[in-house]
Amino acid sequence: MSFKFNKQQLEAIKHKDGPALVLAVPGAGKTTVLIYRTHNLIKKHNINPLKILSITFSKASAKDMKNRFNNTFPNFYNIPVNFSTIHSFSYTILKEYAYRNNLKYSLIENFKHPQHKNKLLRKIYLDINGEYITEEKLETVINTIGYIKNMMFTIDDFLQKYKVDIKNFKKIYTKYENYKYNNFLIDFDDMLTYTLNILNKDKYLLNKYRNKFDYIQVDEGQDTSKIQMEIIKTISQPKNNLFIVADDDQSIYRFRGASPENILNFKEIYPQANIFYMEQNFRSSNNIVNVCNKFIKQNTLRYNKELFTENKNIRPVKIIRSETIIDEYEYLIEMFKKHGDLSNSAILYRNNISSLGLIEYLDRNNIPFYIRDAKISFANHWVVKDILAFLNVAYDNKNIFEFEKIYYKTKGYIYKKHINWAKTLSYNIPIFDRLLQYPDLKKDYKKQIKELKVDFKRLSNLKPYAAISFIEKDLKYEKYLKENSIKFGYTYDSLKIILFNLKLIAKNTGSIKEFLGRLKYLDYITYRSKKEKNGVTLSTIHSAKGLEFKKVYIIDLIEGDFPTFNSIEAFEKGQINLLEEERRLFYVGMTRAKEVLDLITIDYKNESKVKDSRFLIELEDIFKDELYKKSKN
Ligand SMILES: Nc1ncnc2c1ncn2[C@@H]1O[C@H](COP(=O)(O)OP(=O)(O)OP(=O)(O)O)[C@@H](O)[C@H]1O
Repeated sequence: MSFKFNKQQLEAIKHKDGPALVLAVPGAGKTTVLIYRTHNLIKKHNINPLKILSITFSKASAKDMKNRFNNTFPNFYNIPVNFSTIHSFSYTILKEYAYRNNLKYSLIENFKHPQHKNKLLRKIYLDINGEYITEEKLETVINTIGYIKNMMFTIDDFLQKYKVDIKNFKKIYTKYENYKYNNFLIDFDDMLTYTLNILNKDKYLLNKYRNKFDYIQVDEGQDTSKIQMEIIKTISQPKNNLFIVADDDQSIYRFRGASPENILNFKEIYPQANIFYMEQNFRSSNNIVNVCNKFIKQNTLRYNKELFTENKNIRPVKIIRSETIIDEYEYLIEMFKKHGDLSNSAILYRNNISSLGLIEYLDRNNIPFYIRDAKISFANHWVVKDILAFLNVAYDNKNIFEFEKIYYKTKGYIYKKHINWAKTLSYNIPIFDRLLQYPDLKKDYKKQIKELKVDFKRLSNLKPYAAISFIEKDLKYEKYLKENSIKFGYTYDSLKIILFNLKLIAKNTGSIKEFLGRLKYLDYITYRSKKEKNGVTLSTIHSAKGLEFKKVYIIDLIEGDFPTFNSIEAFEKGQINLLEEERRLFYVGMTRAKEVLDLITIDYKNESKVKDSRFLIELEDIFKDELYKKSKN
C-alpha cells in the first residue's frame, strides 16, 4: 500500500535530524507519517533500526503500530523496529539501575501481587480514616496520586493549588509513598519518577541510553505528561533528534496529568524546531469531517486548526433517538444483521458500564464482538454479589454466612448481635427460626422476622426477573442503596444501573440456575472476546484513540453521562476545563468513523426519563439540514 502523500506529509516523512513537531488534525496521517518516516530513516538513511525508539501511548497502541508497520512494509517483517510505551522504556532503565546497584524493586500493579496498589491504598485509607474506601474514591485517590507524580508536583505544592475531595489525602499520600519507598515497591507512576531521578544522577546509564538511540519518535504527543516529556527530552539530548506527532484537540487524559502545554511550547523549548501542520483528513467522509470541524471549534482552549478533507460526501451523520436502552440495542442489532461488516464496525461509549447489557444482547443475537478494554467483571460487582446472597439465602434458609452479607441491607431491623447469637445455635435450624429464639424479643420485632421468613420463602419460588424486582422493592434493597450510595461515594444512579442490567439479563432466563450460569458465561465471553477477530469492536472512547472504523455507533449519549455531571457542574461554576475535555473526547469518538457515524441517545435510563446530551442538541443546532435524524417512535 502506498499513498500519494500531500506536501506536509512528505516534508514530515523526510525530516531527518533535529527536533520536529507534527501538529495535526484527526485522520491527517500522523501515525502513517511516523511509520513511513521510520521506514525512510532505515531505508534511505541507513539508520540501524535498533537506534530508533518510537514511543506510543499504550501497550495496545504499540502493538497496533507494530502491526501497521509490518502490514505496510512486509519485507521489513524481521527487522527489529522498536515500538514501546514510555512506561516499559522507563522500566528497562530502572531494572538495569536496580541490577547494577543490587536492588530489587517489586511492581505492585499486578492484581496477583500480595501488596497490590489497590489493596495497599485500601488498607492505608482504613487505617487513617477508620472506614472502608469505596471503588469510586479509590479511583480518585489513584488518579490524584498519578496526577501529582506526572505533573511533578510536591504534595504541598499540589494541595496549595487544588482541592481533593478525600479525607486526609495528604496523610494517605505520604503514608503510601513512604511505605513503598521503605519496602522497595513501585507503581506505574514511580517507574517514571525513579527513571528521571536515575537519569539525573547516574551518568553511566544516562550516557548509555543517550547513545543507544539516535532517533526518538513520539506518537499521541498531546497525552504525554510533564514527567514523561522530561524523560524523553533528557534521553534525546544532546542530538535532539526528537520527532513528535500530536493533536491538542485529542488530548483526553488531562485528568491523569497529560499536559499538551509541552507540545504547545515546543518552539520555546527547541527554537530550531521544524513544525509541520497537517490539516487534511484522509480518513472520514466530507459529511463527518464537517460535523467534527464545527463541533471542536466550540472549545476555546486550543490551537485553531482547520479540519478539512478532499473525501466525498457519503452519508449524513445520523442522530438516532431510541426510547429505551433495549430499542438502542435492537437498532444496533438490526444494523449488523442487515449490513454485516462487523469487523469494520465499532460501538463506542463514554463509560465501561455501557457494555454490560450490550454484551448480553449481542451474544443472544449471535453477533460476535471484540472488547478492547474488558476490565469489568460484572459478576464480581458488589451489588451483583448482594443479589446473589439474597438468592442463596432464599434457596438455603440455613446459610447464615450468606445472610450475614445482607441482613442490614434488607427490611426488619436485624443487628450484628442477633446474627452473632444465631451463630451459636445449631446450623440445622433455619436462620429465621434461630433469630426468633433470641431472648426477650419484642412482639413487633418477632412480627418482622416472621415476615422476612415468608418473604424469603416467596423469593425462592420466583423466576429470576421477578426475584430481583422482589429483592429491590419488597425486600427494600433499593431503599438501602438509595440511602447509602452517597455515604459510600457512589451516585445512586451508578448502582441502579447495575440492578437494571442484572434484570435485563434475568429477563431472558427461565430459572435462577440458568440465570447464575448466564452471569458466569457473560464474564467468560467478555474475557474470551479479546481473541475475537471478526466481531464488532466494543470500546470506550478513551481506548479507541488512534483507531478507525468504517462504521461507528456512539451510544448512550445522555446528559450527565456524556458530558458527565461533574463537568457540567464545574462549567456552571465557571470552570470550563472539564467540559472542554468531554468535548474533546466526543470529538475523538466521532473522528474514528470513516463512512458511517450514528450518534444514539435514549429517552429512558434506569426506567427514568433522561435528557439528550447537550452535544447532540448543539450538533442539531449547527447542522439543521445536514444531519439525518431518526426517531424510533
Ligand atoms: N496521503 C494519504 N492518502 C490517503 N490516505 C491516507 C493518506 N495518509 C493517511 N491516510 C489514511 O488516513 C487514515 C488516517 O491516518 P492515521 O491513522 O495515520 O491518522 P492519524 O493522524 O494518526 O489519526 P488520529 O490522530 O485521528 O488517530 C488511515 O486510514 C491512513 O491509511
